[in-house]
Amino acid sequence: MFKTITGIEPSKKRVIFFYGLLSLFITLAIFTLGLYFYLLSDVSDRTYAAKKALSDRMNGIFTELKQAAEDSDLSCEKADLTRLRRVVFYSPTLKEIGLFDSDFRVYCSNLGPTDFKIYSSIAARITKSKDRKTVSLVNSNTLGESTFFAFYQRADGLGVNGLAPPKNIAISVDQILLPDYFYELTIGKQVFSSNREGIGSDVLAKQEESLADWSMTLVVFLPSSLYWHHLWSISPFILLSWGFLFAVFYIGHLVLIYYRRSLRHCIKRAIRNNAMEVYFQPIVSLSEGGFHEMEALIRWRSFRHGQVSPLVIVDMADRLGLIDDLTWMVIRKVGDFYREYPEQLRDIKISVNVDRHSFLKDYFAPNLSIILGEYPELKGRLGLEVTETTALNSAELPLMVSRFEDIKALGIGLSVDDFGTGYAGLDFLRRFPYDTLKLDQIFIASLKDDQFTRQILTSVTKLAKELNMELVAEGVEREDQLNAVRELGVDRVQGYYFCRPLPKDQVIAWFEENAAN
Ligand SMILES: Nc1nc2c(ncn2[C@@H]2O[C@@H]3COP(=O)(O)O[C@H]4[C@@H](O)[C@H](n5cnc6c(=O)[nH]c(N)nc65)O[C@@H]4COP(=O)(O)O[C@H]3[C@H]2O)c(=O)[nH]1
Repeated sequence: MFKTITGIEPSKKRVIFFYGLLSLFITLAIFTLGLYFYLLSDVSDRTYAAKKALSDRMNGIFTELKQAAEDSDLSCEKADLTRLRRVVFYSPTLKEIGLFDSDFRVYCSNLGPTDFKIYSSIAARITKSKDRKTVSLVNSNTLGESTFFAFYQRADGLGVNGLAPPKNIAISVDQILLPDYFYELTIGKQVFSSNREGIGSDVLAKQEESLADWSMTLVVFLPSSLYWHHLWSISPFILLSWGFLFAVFYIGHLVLIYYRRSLRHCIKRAIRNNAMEVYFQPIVSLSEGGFHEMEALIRWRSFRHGQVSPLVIVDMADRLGLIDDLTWMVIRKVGDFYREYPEQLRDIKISVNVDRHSFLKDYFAPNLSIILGEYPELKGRLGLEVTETTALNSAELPLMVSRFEDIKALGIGLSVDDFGTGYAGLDFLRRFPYDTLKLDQIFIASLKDDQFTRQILTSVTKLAKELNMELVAEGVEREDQLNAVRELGVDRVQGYYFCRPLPKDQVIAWFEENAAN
């Protein structure tokens, strides 16, 4: 099967090209978008982590300042200097610390007594702030370069300021964001720490976080060079995934084709699409020398599987849960046949095969009645041949009798098919006599030569007469079999000897030809 599928070169090339392109497109879409969203989420997470680290560092600084303020007074004695020096010595961040009074005059630092005024703008910010805390970026008196300052003032006016190189503050941000992302950290409008000059490519996205308590803003940039760098580094995975996805698509394609071409799927589709045919085999009456009955038999030639045996169709339909759909299809086709040849089929009864278990279903008789409504031509002419593939249990037996009564009430004849080889029990015949008994062809084949078979069929013939049932001998192929059947007293005969099952137009032609003879 695979050989035939893959053997068609041009379509195989097209399929490979199509799935190759599709899998490439999907792989690229997944990886490029996936990487983009991954980096977006990463930059967002790391910006948030950097903000948190920065916030922790600022809280640490203010805890130190607060402690120093608690321990200080307005003097700048040796003990005071020692205390301030100790704070600086143990501080992870601060390089210098000073004390100021309620006039914002710095009177003491860890370097010794001093005297200068804090900028009035900073003093105003301290006063206005919620906890009398603020930060600033100004030139240091001692260092002379842009320096980070933190200020804290007690309620009684004594304040502490700490000084640190901006790098010391930004180190926690560096640890989290570098070397992948570029960032800019500002206090108010002043840039405090930045490496954005080094981006050197387009910015794919940026993330902003603000630390309102400290008037700080952290902006993190995702450079497109980082994106391309990552994309390049995962290119082996992209290639592998492309190959894998292509294999999945291609194998899936083969499996799908295999399934679509499988008998099971074709039968399902044919039943659903009403795409099967029905052949008809006449049943001849020996005494009258004519024919008034036919059996409808399913026929189906699959494009891929050739002629499929009716037994295989029925078995598969049963397993697919479509056996009733098959029955409705055949009955409707019989109805169409009557409609097409109303004259020729005026006196002809046609029987359709139905598995006995279908009768047990609640909906069977009501559905049948609906179809009879659709096809009034079937009334009084449709017969059902009950194929007895399984035995009935004691609970099913009375139910079946009542179902049969419902069917008979619709004017439908019932015959038991393959009598002698199926499960048609004598008990059931006693409770519910069928209209017709069809003797299985296996008996007819050995009737002439086998004494035992003859004895059985003689008894069955007697039983049928006593129960007022018609008898049909199936599978009569030769004249000697016909004579043996006639000797037995069976009047109606079906078999290749007279006619094989034929399509509708041919069976009509056969009728016309044989009626003329
Ligand atoms: N060797 C030989 N065979 C003869 C002769 N005369 C008739 N036959 C074959 O014997 C079978 C008679 O049908 P069946 O016993 O109901 O047996 C049927 C019936 O049980 C089932 N079947 C056929 N069509 C349907 C259907 O529409 N629905 C259901 N449920 N079963 C069906 O498939 C079985 C086989 O059907 P077919 O292959 O059409 O086989 C038919 C028919 O072609 C003969 O002289 N010699």
